[in-house]
Amino acid sequence: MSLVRDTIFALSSGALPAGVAVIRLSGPAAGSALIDMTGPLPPPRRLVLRDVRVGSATLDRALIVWMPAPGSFTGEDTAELHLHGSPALVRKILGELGGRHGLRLARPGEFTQRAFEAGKLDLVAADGLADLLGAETENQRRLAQSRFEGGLSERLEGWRERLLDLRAELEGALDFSDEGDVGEFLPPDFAERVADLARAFEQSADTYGRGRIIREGLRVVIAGPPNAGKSSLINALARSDIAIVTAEAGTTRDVREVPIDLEGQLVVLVDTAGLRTTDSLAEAEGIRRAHLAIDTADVVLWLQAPDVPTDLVAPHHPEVWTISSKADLGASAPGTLPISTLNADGLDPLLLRLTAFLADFDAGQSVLISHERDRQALSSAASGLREALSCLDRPEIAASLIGTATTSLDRLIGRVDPEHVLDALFSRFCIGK
Ligand SMILES: Nc1nc2c(ncn2[C@@H]2O[C@H](COP(=O)(O)OP(=O)(O)OP(=O)(O)O)[C@@H](O)[C@H]2O)c(=O)[nH]1
Ligand SMILES: [K+]
Ligand SMILES: [Mg+2]
Repeated sequence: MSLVRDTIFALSSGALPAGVAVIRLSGPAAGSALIDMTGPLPPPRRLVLRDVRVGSATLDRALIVWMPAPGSFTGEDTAELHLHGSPALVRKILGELGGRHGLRLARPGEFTQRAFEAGKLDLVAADGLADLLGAETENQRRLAQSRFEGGLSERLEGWRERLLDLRAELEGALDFSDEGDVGEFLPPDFAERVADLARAFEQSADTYGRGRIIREGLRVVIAGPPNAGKSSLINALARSDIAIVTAEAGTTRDVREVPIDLEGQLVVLVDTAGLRTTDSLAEAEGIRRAHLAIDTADVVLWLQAPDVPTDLVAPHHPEVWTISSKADLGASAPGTLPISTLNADGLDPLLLRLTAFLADFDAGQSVLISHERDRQALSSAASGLREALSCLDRPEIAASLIGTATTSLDRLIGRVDPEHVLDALFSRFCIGK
């Protein structure tokens, strides 16, 4: 087995044809490959125009850039070819690179993985970068950018240092006392500082709900009896005919989702099957899925129509908005939002109410956590500290609990790593990043 690392390469820009296609190479053989194809290495980090040759054939005239280690994204020797964005040309050059000894096509996220391994970014920031690449709305972009730029990482590092201090103080006190009664050797505010930190972790873990809504979108599930006008409403809100509408009760069976951008915030509208008892197996399955959708909703729009009498009651859910649909057909119940998709009435007030609801989820408010992995790490660090507080009279145990809390943060940053976290994270990237 060779000890020399593979040099990886990939098309790092988007779909072809395009104006420009960027092929990126990273690893020890990046420089020699660049020399063979374009001549002597240009000065570092300067874009220069060169012929790109394979054997005796000149294939393109391209801008190239040479970024020697460690001053590159991956921390390795890196080269980029900014070619004309032709599918055939790119295929030819990728084929040529793949035929070279020590070079191979990069796996998804492998450039970022190398950057992580070189200490260029921690796991939290790498997650942020994946989020940034996938961001569709302004709020998602802001949340991802602050994560990528290290707001959360900085805070985690600060907490980690405070944990190390607390543990050192506890162990120092242990060395002084031979009876194990460390109380008098600890600073008077020791317990208070542990409690402060536990509270900070808990408060951050609590922001997960908001962070998740920004990252994954607010899930707005439209539910109600058959023929209440649910599919008509999703079509009207999404301004597209994504759901089938007919006068037949039980038209919708599948759960249908459509993302919309509401003032920079992602909202995922979900259409569901009308709720009723039925003999149809397919419809019953649709109804089962409708209940699951309601369970995972952030907001349930509960529709009632004047021409659909029903004894169904609104589902138990913290955020149910009752909507009187088909308001053109009759008077709506007090305290409900009247809408008519026939006249396009009431849609703007509904969107305004959603926008107001979402104002609480502004990404600029604070460093929010947005991944379940963050929430778990912070909650387990907090409970470790709470437990430590309850057993300060057994200082060895308390010290080891504080150590466990530190490990939770280390795992989140990626300082200690179960491989599966890495694999899951880097596979979120596309090839070429
Ligand atoms: N007058 C009037 N009719 C409406 C309105 N919205 C929907 N309808 C009609 O009501 C019927 C049922 O509409 P859908 O949107 O399919 O209702 P649904 O709740 O999705 O029905 P299922 O999928 O079967 O549960 C259709 O004939 C629609 O044209 C409205 O605002 N006014
Ligand atoms: K219907
Ligand atoms: Mg429907």
